[in-house]
Amino acid sequence: MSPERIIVPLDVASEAEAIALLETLPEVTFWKVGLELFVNSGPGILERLKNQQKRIFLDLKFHDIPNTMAGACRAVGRYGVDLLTIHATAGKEAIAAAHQAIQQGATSADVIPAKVLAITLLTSISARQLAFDLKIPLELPEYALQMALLAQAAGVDGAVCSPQEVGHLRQICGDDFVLVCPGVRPLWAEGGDQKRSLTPVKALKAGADYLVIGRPITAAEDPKSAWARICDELAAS
Ligand SMILES: O=C(O)c1cc(=O)[nH]c(=O)n1[C@@H]1O[C@H](COP(=O)(O)O)[C@@H](O)[C@H]1O
Repeated sequence: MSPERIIVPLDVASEAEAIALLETLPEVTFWKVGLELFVNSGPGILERLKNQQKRIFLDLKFHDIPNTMAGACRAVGRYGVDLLTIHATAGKEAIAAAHQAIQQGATSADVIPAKVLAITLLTSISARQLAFDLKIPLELPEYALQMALLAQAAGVDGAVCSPQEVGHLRQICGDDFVLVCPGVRPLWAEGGDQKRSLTPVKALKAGADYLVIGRPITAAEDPKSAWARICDELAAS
């Protein structure tokens, strides 16, 4: 299994720290820019990644009314990134508006449109929290599936789900729907705030196209050997 299917998040507070991570891990080809880095340092990091021929997952998790989603997505469309996240719970109209606006932004800047991925249910939410805090009466796997189907019906390219749901989503949503799994943990790594984890090998075997693996690599004492260890586990599977 190819290490190009692992996306590493630049979950740091400054561009300088992000650059240090890029220099530590030149083997990584797909990086995620999320809220922490983007809010702290703006879109400059995207140009730097593109100049290094890296692929970019811009994880801004938009969640708003259709008109606002469209405005923000038109701007993201111009960045020329590979993937963008929005929340499925924004609803069908907002999801469709986001998808359409990405195409418009990309066309105006003459770049390839980002694939839009809908968050089904954050991987930090447990079945208990879904029922008791969020008051959702569906079983968790069914809820994640319904959010993925809503996103698919609204026309987006894929979804973000936990590795525990990815097999079911793959079966129902088909092979062309891009499925990205965060909340992935090698057996030797700490779980942290992730509630619905599987190992990298199990997540890919279950049907994920891409895995997002952060702290097991970036917070390791030696990030380079943590990355190599994961790649070795994938190669041996
Ligand atoms: O969209 C995401 O990437 C995402 C969705 C989700 O449901 N859960 C989730 O953990 N993420 C992101 O995936 C990364 C996981 O990082 P680690 O828990 O350190 O591996 C973080 O950057 C999260 O923001």
